Amino acid sequence: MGEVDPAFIQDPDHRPKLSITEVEGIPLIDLTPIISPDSISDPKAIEVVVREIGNACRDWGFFQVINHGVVLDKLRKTETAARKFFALPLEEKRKIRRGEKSVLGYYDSERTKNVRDWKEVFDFTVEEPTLVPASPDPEDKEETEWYNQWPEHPPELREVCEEYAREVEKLALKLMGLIALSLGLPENRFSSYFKDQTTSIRLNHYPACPSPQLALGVGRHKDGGALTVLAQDDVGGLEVRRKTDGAWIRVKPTPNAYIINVGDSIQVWTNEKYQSVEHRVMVNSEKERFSIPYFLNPSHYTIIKPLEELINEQNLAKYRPYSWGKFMTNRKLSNFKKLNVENIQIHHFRVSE
Ligand SMILES: O=C(O)CCC(=O)C(=O)O
Ligand SMILES: [Fe+2]
Repeated sequence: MGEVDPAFIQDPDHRPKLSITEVEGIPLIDLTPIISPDSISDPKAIEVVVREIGNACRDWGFFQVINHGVVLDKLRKTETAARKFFALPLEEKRKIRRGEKSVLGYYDSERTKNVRDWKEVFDFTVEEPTLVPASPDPEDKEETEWYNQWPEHPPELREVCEEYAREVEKLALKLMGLIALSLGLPENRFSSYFKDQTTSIRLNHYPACPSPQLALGVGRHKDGGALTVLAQDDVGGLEVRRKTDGAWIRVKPTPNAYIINVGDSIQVWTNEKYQSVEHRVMVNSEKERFSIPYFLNPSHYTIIKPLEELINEQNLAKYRPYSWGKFMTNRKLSNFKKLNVENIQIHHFRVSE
């Protein structure tokens, strides 16, 4: 990527401010009482963590966790292999380029809201193959399978990624349990949705950009799935829309922490008690940046709708049920068409008040 091509230039309203104020923004939650094998689980300490998570989901839709139990050596190995992969010549990376038929692998021309992102990515799914609908058409009942495309170099990429995925999965499912508890529901309330999960992991590389005031690494968006567990390096650039005033708040890198955010599916399940929040990534004229989001996603046949236990006469369901698989394939395929319309969003299923 050289000088900034017009395809990358954000509308003036959405351009980032380079003078950022780094506030101690999103909550930092210590998971020691949940994870630590030697602390005999102290119900009081667990209750405190559950309350902190509930408050963070309600007030921010974002939080960071430390002492989360993920073996960090597995993350480091994945980061190292990712750097090696992105350093390869473009022709080499494009051998496993994602396309309309094979939606996983390498990609360097993703758009968010029709503006190109200043990044290149490598996507893989955690369950292989991943069972998905063959098309976004609601009438089409056919299913298909997604397979990963692994590069020849670096040869260890596949193994380190697969191990890392199994490691983060434990944290992601644990967090779903804590979120269920914070809603007054049984810890396993969400478990059945992840039986044939469509979870994926993305390796993100944001090269240094000559015009960081014009472009974004990822334009403003919300994550569509259940929960995102994000590892970022020490460069920084992620910004989160603060719910209280709509200001963009930089998420300061915290060593060894994960950033967690609520996805659209949780917004619908909780009937908006917990809302997914817009975020975006700023780029930097000097430093490249790497990040690794783990997108915990339900099985494709999950019908997403407000949980029965959380709705009543005073709090009617705010969403009509929709199929996760159809929603996801619709999003994936819109990447291959230069659409002048917004891609599918949960507000399309919102019941008007
Ligand atoms: O790189 C980051 O910090 C966040 C990336 C992100 O929001 C995404 O890939 O959905
Ligand atoms: Fe995101």
